[in-house]
Amino acid sequence: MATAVSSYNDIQLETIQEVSCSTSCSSNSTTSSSSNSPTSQNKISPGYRNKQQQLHKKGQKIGNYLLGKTIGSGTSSKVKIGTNINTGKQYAIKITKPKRIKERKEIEREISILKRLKHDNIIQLHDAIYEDEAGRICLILELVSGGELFDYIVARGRLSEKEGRKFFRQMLCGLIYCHSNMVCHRDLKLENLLVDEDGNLKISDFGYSNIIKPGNLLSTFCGSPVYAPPEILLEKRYNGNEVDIWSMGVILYAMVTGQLPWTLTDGVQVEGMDRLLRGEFKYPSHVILSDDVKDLINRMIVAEPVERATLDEIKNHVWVNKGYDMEPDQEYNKKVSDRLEKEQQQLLEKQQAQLQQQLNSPRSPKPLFVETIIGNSRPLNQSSPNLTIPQNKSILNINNNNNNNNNNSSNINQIKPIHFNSVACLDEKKINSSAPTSPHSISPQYASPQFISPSPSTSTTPPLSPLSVSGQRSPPTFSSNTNNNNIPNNHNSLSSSQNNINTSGVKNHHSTSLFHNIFKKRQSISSVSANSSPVIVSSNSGQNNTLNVSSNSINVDGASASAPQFSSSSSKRRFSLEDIVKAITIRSGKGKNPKIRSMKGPFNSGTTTMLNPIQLIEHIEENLNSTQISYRRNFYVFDCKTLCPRNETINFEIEVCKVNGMDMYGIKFKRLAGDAWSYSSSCIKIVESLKL
Ligand SMILES: Nc1ncnc2c1ncn2[C@@H]1O[C@H](COP(=O)(O)OP(=O)(O)OP(=O)(O)O)[C@@H](O)[C@H]1O
Repeated sequence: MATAVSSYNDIQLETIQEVSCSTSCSSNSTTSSSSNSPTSQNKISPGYRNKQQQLHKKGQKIGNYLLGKTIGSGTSSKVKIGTNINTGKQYAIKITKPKRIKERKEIEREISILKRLKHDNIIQLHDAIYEDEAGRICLILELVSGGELFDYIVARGRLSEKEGRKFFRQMLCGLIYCHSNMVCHRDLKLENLLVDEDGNLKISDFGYSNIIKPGNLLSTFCGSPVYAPPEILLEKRYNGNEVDIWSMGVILYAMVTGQLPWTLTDGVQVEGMDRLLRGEFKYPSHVILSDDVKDLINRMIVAEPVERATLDEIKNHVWVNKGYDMEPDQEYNKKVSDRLEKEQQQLLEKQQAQLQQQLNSPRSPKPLFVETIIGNSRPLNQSSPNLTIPQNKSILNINNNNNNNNNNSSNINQIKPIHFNSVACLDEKKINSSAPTSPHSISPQYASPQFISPSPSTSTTPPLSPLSVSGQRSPPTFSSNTNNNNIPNNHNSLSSSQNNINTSGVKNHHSTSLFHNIFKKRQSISSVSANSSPVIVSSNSGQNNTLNVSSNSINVDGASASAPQFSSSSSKRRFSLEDIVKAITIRSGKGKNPKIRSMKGPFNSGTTTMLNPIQLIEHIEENLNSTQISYRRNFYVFDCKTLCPRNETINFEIEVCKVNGMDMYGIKFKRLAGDAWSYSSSCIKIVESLKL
């Protein structure tokens, strides 16, 4: 059984035994404390249960998650949006079907490693599921809505140094945290850096990550050749940290130039491999870069691993800190500690208000130890420099059900102390401080509000399956000093309203800036019906036009105003399956014309237009019809497929959306599957032919 990690700095290796799920766990193997509740399960009607089983069989449901559209795929997995049927909250569900024990072990290692990482710049694992019948293993991950950093760069051609610095600092923070927790990633590349809707970077895909044991070198070939250092390509034994530094150098190069330091032929072979092995590369002449950024890249892309810059050197580098007051990890620590302090303050204020209410109520018993919480040494709204609730301080909880008994001695029995670990409370907003609980019931911090048991006697915490994550994590320990390794981030996941699956624009990795000369705006295009139904169009290439478009495809967040809004805070409400299916249907654009998505982000002159959406859709259709690209349109989203030179299928979306804050429309691209750089070339061609 997977054992809980005692603290986020605990680097002991956990062992996860092979699990053979029994039938009972396979049909409902989700073990998240936030997603399962025996009590609520018991209330499910037979009809509801049948429907769930049917969905299960059809593969549209895994555990307690209703599967939606595919948002990405890798060599070994498919990633879909999953809606928790109890909470309505959405996640990214990475589904893998390991065929060999080795693959299974790799996934288990990914789960094990992700479990111990908790950082704003690292994808958060919420839970894991074994699906016995289908042999699938699913990772329930926080949903990152902005797409890959790759899409972002493709859309802009390249990033300015300032913007690149922001992302680089965030990547660096995540990596400093990983390495200090003895985890090396080994597959850092633009496709594995996701961007959330606030433009923050998250390192994802820990499928090749491993634990660094001092003195032990690694030997497995990992990652993509064009991001891999010579020692990996030469199959030498290597130190995982140094591998990550090389990959960061390649990523920084790609961010600021819009291309890779070495060209890939056929998407896999590196052209000029000998130069790569020597660490030799050139900067494109058309891109003007500062000496500082070049110096940093030159310090990271160094053939000899021991001569490569260390993380310390990188975080102190002048380019990294230009325009910032603090080094990246210091800034991160400060941000987290400010956030925790703010949350603590809010919690205290809430408790104070509740107590005040109790005191003012004539029917309530007088709390005995109010001072324990309120104290008399300082006002509540003034937090101490350290976290203000001393560890293990008893905080009283007043039992509202008491009668008018003001007798202190008799009330003592009715007053239940909650032993707060200050951080445990601060780290999780969801704690219901008014709910009576036992000193042991610290686990609610990892439960959704509705599953925090109202009292110890009615606790219905479900048993955890072997791979359960969320129910088992020990409360993080936190010290307010600046050691980032001790500082966990907030446990927040994206709320359901934050599901903008960002698509993006286009750009060629080899090209000079391809967008800058595309200014001509098309003026008049005949309009088409706004209510066009989804269409499948065959390309004139004659290639197979049967597209496997996910039934729940398209607008995740483009719901009309009338679409049901899921909210994890609606703790009392249990969503019916029908509610969820309806919401997804509306969001997917089926049955009702959805609202066009308004997006900020990577637009430029080549991907925006004064055409109205209907004209733009028609214009895109006209253009796609004259290419080798097969597509299927569902309202504003084109699900496209084409073959790259290696005959590999590339699957991507083009979405018509409104440019946030402007009276303009634009197109966004998102890669769904296939080689990233071939996808990039296809996008370039589309943008060139659209001439927006
Ligand atoms: N949490 C997430 N939120 C949103 N999208 C995600 C998330 N995780 C993965 N994706 C999307 O799915 C794609 C594939 O995921 P991932 O890289 O983890 O799969 P993989 O099979 O390990 O890939 P690889 O081919 O690199 O081994 C990502 O590139 C990304 O676009």
